[in-house]
Formats: sequence, C-alpha cells, structure tokens
Amino acid sequence: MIFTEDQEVPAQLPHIQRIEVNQLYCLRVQTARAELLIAEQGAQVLRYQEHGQEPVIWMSEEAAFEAGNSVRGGIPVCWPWFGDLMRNPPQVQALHSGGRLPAHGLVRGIEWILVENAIEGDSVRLTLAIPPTSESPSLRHLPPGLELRLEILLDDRLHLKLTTSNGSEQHIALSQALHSYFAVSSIHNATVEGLEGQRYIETLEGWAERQQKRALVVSSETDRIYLDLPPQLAIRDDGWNRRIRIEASGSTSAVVWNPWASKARRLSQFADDAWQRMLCIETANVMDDLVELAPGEEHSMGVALWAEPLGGAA
Ligand SMILES: O=P(O)(O)OC[C@H]1O[C@@H](O)[C@H](O)[C@@H](O)[C@@H]1O
Repeated sequence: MIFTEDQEVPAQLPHIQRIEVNQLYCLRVQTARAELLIAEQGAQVLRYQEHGQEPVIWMSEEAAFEAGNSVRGGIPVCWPWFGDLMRNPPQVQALHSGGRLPAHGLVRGIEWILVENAIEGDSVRLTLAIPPTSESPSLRHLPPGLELRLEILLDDRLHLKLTTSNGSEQHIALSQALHSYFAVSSIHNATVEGLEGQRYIETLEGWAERQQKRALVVSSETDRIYLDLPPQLAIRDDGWNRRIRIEASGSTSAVVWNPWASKARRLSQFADDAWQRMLCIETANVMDDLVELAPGEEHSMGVALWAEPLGGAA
C-alpha cells in the first residue's frame, strides 16, 4: 500500500508514501535502515541516505523540482542516447530522424508510470516504466513497441536495473546512463578507484583517447568516458571516512564528470561552489559499449550502490 501525503504513515517499517515536492510527485520509501526518494518524473532517484549517515547521493541546494525539467542531482536516467546525440555512434544517431534532440535523451523530463511496488521483509521494490512510445508526445518518434523500465530495490544497498525491451519490428541501437551524482565531503578528499590502467576519452581535449595511469584524483574540470571497465568502482572519501561502492552490470563504460569552478557558474540549478560537494560517476552504455537489440531482444544495465567505512579492503 502507498500512503498519500495527508495520511498518517504507520510506525511499522518499511513503508512507501506518495508526496509532492514542489511540482513533482515523488515516492518516499522509509526502511529501518534508509530513506529513498524517487520522482515519478524521469524515474529519478532524488535521495538515498542511510539513517545517521551522510547521503550517498548528492542533491543540489538549488534544485528546482519543476515539471518538464530534470532535477540537478540524484540519478537522472539518460536514454535512448547519452550526451549530445551527434557525438554518438552512427547506429544510435540513425534511430533519431525527427523531433527534439535534447542532451541525454528523451526520458528525464517525462512522467513515468509506477507498475510495481512491493514490500518484501525489510526491503522495498518499485518498478517504473515509460509510457507507450506512441502515447507520449516526447517519444512518438521512437519505434512503437520499444519499452523501458527501471526496477529499484532498496535493501542494505540500492540496486537499480534499467531494462530496454525491443518490442518493435526493427533493429535498435542506443546509448544510456544512470547519471549518478555522488555526495562527497569535499572533491579535494575524493579518489576514484578502479579506473587504473583503463583507456578513456578526454572529451575536454578533442575527444582524444588516453590511458588512466593511477587512481583518479579530480583536480580540474573533468568530463571523461572510461571504457573496458571492470564491474567495481569506488569513491574513497577520506573526509567522511568512507568508500562508496559502485557495482555495475551490463555495462563496461562510465562517465566521470565534475564541472569545477568556472563551468559551475554556467550550470542551471547549481550553486557556484557546489562542484566541491559532488562527483558524477555514471554507469553507462556509451561509445563502443552501445546497446544493440534485434526485435524481441532485451538488455539490462544495473548498478548497486552502498557505502562502507574505510578500513576494509580497497
Ligand atoms: O546539464 P546536463 O544536461 O544535466 O548535463 C550535465 C553533464 O552531464 C555529464 O554526463 C556530461 O558528461 C557533461 O558533459 C554534462 O555537462
């Protein structure tokens, strides 16, 4: 059962409540361990925080929570292309002959439909899906029968699984990302582990290919696409004495982004100094890690997120 905002929620956990945050309807999940907030617009996770701990996911202090606009922070879903469509492989571009072509695809600013909610012991499962492509003005240029759903499972971790089903009659190529904004005590205290030795595309220097030598310390504007990655990445945060674990499936690429000081001033819903408190590591299917689906096929890309105190194995 989902409680509404004007109903009193029972003391017993877990429970789910549907609330309004400015212009957006959101699902607020409370378990004995954590709180999770998801906007129905974009199926965007807005908050994930264990009680008594710092948030795992960052949300902008200037977030607007407006209908039609992606919220700055949380975990926006980028689909069926990531970033600028014209920077995507030709197969991905080929699918999009008409309509608006906004950065990061078509589903961040539309209403998704809640198709499943279940409390199973201490954990909660929610599934949201995009409306049928033929019924949504923003999606009507996509092949009819193409479906997308996001399954969200909250137990002692947060698990997201983004599944594309090709119920259309044509071959599909797409790129996508779970554009996770992580909260850090200070960007100056954060190190990204797991990228060592991997190749990446440096989008800020003519999209040149480079190789990461050691663990990444972000010390200037950073906008990179890492390729051929192992499933496990982590953010080591010495200020908050924790490591955020990021475990991907169905993905071997990730985008690492921090706008730093100068670009921060040009971003919407973003305080001038907010770059110091966030770091995006976006579980992705981009560049040659794109998704190709024949009619009837489906693909899932997932990520599990959790934080651990430092001191465990790196
Ligand atoms: O402002 P948006 O559309 O949410 O995009 C934010 C950033 O998203 C990142 O994923 C991109 O790599 C950046 O280039 C981009 O600036």
